[in-house]
Amino acid sequence: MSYPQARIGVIGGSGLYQMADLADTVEVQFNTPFGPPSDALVIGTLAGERVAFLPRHGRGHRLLPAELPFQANIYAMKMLGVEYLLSASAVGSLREEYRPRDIVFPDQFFDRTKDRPSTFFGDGLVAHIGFDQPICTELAHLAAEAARSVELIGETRIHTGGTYVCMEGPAFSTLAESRLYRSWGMDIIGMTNLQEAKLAREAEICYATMALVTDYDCWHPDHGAVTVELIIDNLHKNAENAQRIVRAVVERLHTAAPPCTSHSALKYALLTQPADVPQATKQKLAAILANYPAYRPED
Ligand SMILES: CSC[C@H]1O[C@H](OP(=O)(O)O)[C@H](O)[C@@H]1O
Ligand SMILES: Nc1ncnc2[nH]cnc12
Repeated sequence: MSYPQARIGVIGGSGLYQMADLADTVEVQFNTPFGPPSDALVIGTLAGERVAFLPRHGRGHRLLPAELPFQANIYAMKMLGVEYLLSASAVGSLREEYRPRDIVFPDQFFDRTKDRPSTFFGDGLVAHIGFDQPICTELAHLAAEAARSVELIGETRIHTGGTYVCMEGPAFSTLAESRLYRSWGMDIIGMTNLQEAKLAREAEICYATMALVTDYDCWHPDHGAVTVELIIDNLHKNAENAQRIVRAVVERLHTAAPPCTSHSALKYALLTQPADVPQATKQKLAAILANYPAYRPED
């Protein structure tokens, strides 16, 4: 079966369930070897590029962070030929100077999730990708430059760098946890991006996060506890900025997509000898292993 192709993917988080700017759209309902993605993917044209959009929690926000089908979401992007993937996500700020409605392009993650699926491998094929730089530097840089180049509404400031703590949720942090993350030097907090980044790396997709600050979590003495109402209110105020930035990112990728080492992340990562890998595993991972002829399933 053949699918429409898109070189750029966007995963929208809380409050970002569609991309109004996409033209000539088609919807594809996938069933990947890892099950169905969060929702149908919408593929359309933006700034001359085909772009695939997926609402992470599904339209209507139906899925908890721990219920997200991370593997299926990334596998579907791979099936569409996506090479560059931008996540737009709501985050809490753990730093005074990252104010609600600012936008951060983080460069590190810290994992506080519990036992979520975060690899495509196993079932007879062992692989270990490098993940010391979990966010693709070139894409994050391009996206931050794009964000700085557009006219933004309000007093939104753009920040580069920082560590995104990925917590389990769905409850927000306790005050003790929030204070501890700050004492560890963490910068922003969310519940979704770490598994996506890991799986994107395994799928050799270049990945970066545009983190939309919606609140000060619960540590800030001058701000109350975080609520969904506050988050969605700030996200709605920033949704137009997010769309403008996505367009500018796509324009830049259309003109000059940066080379990225993620595109060859499996080159030295596959450990199991091809002859020892079960045929069923090769079949299951066919979209991810297409560049490695020895691991292709036999006809
Ligand atoms: C709606 S508040 C908490 C929720 O928002 C963030 O989601 P996303 O990363 O998809 O924008 C956070 O990670 C939580 O899932
Ligand atoms: N304070 C917070 N903690 C976790 N996830 C969030 N998403 C938005 N704000 C958040």
